[in-house]
Amino acid sequence: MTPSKEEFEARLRQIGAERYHDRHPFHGLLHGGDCTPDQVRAWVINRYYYQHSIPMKDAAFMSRVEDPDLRRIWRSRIEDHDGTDTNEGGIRRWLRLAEAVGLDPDYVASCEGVLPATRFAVDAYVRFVRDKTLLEAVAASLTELFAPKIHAQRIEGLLQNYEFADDSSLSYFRNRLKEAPKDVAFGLQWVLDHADTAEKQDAAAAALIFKTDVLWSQLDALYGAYVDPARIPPGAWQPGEGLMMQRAS
Ligand SMILES: O=C(O)c1cc(C(=O)O)c2c(n1)C(=O)C(=O)c1cc(C(=O)O)[nH]c1-2
Repeated sequence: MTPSKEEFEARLRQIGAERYHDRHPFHGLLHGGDCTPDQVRAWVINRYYYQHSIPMKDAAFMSRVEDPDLRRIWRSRIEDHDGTDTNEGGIRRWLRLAEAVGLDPDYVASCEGVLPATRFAVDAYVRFVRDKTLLEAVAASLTELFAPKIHAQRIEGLLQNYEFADDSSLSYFRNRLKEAPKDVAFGLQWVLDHADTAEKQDAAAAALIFKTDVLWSQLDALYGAYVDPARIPPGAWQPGEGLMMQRAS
């Protein structure tokens, strides 16, 4: 028998409770004010790679959707990140954060210095959405169910603990608090409606687990490279590179 929608939703939420990256020790350091300026910079550089790939992931998704109604709803995700005539968009906001922590935004936008494991994980997410069923692709986006909590914690923790934090540098996260709930309410309902067999529920749950792994492994890579054992892989960002002041000199 197929578990009810309520049971299935509880299963998805349990995956978040156990595996979402709010539990990762790097976030404990970041939000608690225990990251050095270079560790914050490393996070901003690597996380940019995720941000810049999200609209490509959503475009890959839309390229496979035949239903215009679904495409119309989905396209606001791309606009949220890429911007519109009246909205600067998440990517620009992220680069404002980059500047606030002393990085040259052009360096960050070049994606040079991104950790190899960040690339592998994020590229795997884009490929997953391109290649798997639409149900699995939408289910993978449902980590966003758990994101508003971590964004609120991050705004509070960064404001308390770091001088660079202010309304301008943190505007990315404030905007996501407004944008994410509509996406996730739609995505959740869509997955609950379309996962109408036990097999489809299993596939959707596996997709969500895959996505929590994508997020977790990015932070593992960051922790290993810049916190402990602080072993930076060849070609990845070295502290001192890509700073704002290097532009003027
Ligand atoms: O800061 C975070 O922890 C976090 C997590 C996630 C997520 O759960 O995938 C997203 C975001 N932020 C985010 O800002 C964002 O735009 C976003 C889009 C997506 C997605 O899978 O389509 N996830 C996330």
